[in-house]
Amino acid sequence: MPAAPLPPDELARLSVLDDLHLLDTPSEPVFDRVTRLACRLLDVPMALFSLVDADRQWFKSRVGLDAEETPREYAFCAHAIGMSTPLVVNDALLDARFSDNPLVNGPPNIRFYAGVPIRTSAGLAIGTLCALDTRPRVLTEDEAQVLGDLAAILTKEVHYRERIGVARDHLQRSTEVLGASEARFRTIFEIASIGIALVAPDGGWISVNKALCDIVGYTEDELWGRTFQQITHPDDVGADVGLLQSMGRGEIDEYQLEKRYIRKDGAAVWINLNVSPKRDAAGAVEYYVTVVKDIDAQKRAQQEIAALNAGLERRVDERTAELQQAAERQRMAEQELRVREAELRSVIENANDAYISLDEAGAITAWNRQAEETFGWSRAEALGQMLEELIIPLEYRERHRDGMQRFLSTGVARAVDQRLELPALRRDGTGLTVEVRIRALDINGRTMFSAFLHDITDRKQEQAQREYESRHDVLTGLLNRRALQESVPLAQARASRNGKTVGMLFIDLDGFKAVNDSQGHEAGDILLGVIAERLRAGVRKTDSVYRLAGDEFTVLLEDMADTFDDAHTVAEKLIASISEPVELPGRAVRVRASIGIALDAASQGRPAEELLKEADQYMYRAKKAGRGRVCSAKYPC
Ligand SMILES: Nc1nc2c(ncn2[C@@H]2O[C@H](COP(=O)(O)OP(=O)(O)OP(=O)(O)O)[C@@H](O)[C@H]2O)c(=O)[nH]1
Repeated sequence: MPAAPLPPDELARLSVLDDLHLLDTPSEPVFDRVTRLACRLLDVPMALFSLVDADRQWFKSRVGLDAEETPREYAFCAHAIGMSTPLVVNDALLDARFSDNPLVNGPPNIRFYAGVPIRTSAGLAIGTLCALDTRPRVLTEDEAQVLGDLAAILTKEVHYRERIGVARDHLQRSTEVLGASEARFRTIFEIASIGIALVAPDGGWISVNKALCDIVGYTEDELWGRTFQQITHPDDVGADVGLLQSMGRGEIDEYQLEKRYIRKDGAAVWINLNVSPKRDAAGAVEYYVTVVKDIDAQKRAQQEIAALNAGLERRVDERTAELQQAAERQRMAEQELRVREAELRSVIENANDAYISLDEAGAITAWNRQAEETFGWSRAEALGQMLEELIIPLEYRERHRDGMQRFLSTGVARAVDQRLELPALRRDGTGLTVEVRIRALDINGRTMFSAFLHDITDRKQEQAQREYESRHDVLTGLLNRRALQESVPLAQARASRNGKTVGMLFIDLDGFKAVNDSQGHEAGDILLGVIAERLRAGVRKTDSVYRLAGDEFTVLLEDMADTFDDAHTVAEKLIASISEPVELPGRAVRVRASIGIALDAASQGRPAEELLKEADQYMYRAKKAGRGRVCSAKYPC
């Protein structure tokens, strides 16, 4: 008995057979009606809706047969499904394929078989509708037609079952997916770390998860009695409701918003809100799915950062402004400094004083125009030279060096910050006196000396002249009365040291007026000059001669023994000298003199005026006594 060959699409065929869920299922009227009709219309005792499984044939519907299934190897249908046309076996005993088939040779003793394959919508033959008889017979054309029509009914039902199966599979998968999705949603809803809620269109809370409760500080029960508007910060309600209304009108599909809830404890908490609608089949919003993320820490951090940034920027702005102001002040100061420097240079350059500056070593670093004029060295020649070699007299150079060194090591020196009069040298070697003011400056840790020097040579000479004139008689060049008053105490001091005596001669010419009157005043002047010279010549160098006024003279005798006799001797000698003829223009004249003497005996230190008065009195006595003589306390005339 040759086995039926397996169809080329056997695996797909078995798979679709399995998917149809017909195998091993209870009988169904829709199939049984067809097999019953087949029996009646074809007048056969057996009709089957046979399904060819992997190793059996199973009868979904059977008429006239007790067995539910038979092995595939015996199955006529196994042959029929491999054919493109119905399989008709008129007498199985005569067909080599079935003649030894147990179903032919034994119950149900099949002799006749007519089977039409039942194919799926994809053309896969899952089984047959077959009519069987225990007698050989021939299938007429009409019978074949009827069998084909009945098979078409089964085929249609199978196709219908296919669609049902596909739909069921889809449904099952959808259900599974939905179930999984629902489970996932539930899980996420409950354990999510972000808040999730279902919110009614009026804003009431339908369902909230724990995370949302934690964010707002209300329990689920407490939230049910409230709307989202009630726990939203008043400033943020408008934006949220506005967006919700836009979404309700279908203008937007979903929205995100950063806003604040007011927690149960009254504190505001920043959240990020994501709202999307759940619509019914008609498109109306059933509820809103709201996802709430707590961004309070993030927001506060942002605010703190913003505040910090604002503070930082403000400080940067302030600092920048300060720096700009400082820079402006510095620019102004530098400008001022430049102006002042220019002024200073101009002042120094045009100063009437010589300006010289020195470095620590004493080398010249500045030398103005007046310095050039005063000392004769040009600026180019002077700069870099040692000051001492240029203008300081040889004998003062060591003092200058010592002074600088002392100042550098101790900060003190006689010459610094003083107004001094010092000798100096010009380029031509001539000397001059300069008034010097020296300043020491600390410039970046190094000492710089600057000095103004003024040539006071003329002034000194004028001063000397004034001093001379104040102590001398202009006409004769002798010392005057003032000089006498200054000289007496000094002479007394010297005499006291030496154990000597000071004597004073008061000399008044005799007959001078007559010369004046006869020869004229100029002649009188000449006479006075000659007499003065004779008096000077007539005394020792240590003695001094004074003209008091008119024809009155005084001689201060120093280094004398304490006797009137010595003074008389000098006085007599002077009278003799005075009495010598004096050559005047025109003719010679002769005058004499009367002299009074006073002694500061035993170095008493008598005042000059007192001595003068006494000498004057004795001179007066000499006049009275006849002129041309000497009188004193010892020789009163
Ligand atoms: N030429 C001249 N005459 C002077 C100067 N000072 C005073 N006399 C005059 O000197 C005279 C001094 O007078 P007296 O002392 O009386 O002259 P005397 O003729 O010497 O008289 P006795 O002193 O009394 O002996 C006056 O005529 C003054 O005018 C002077 O500087 N030059």
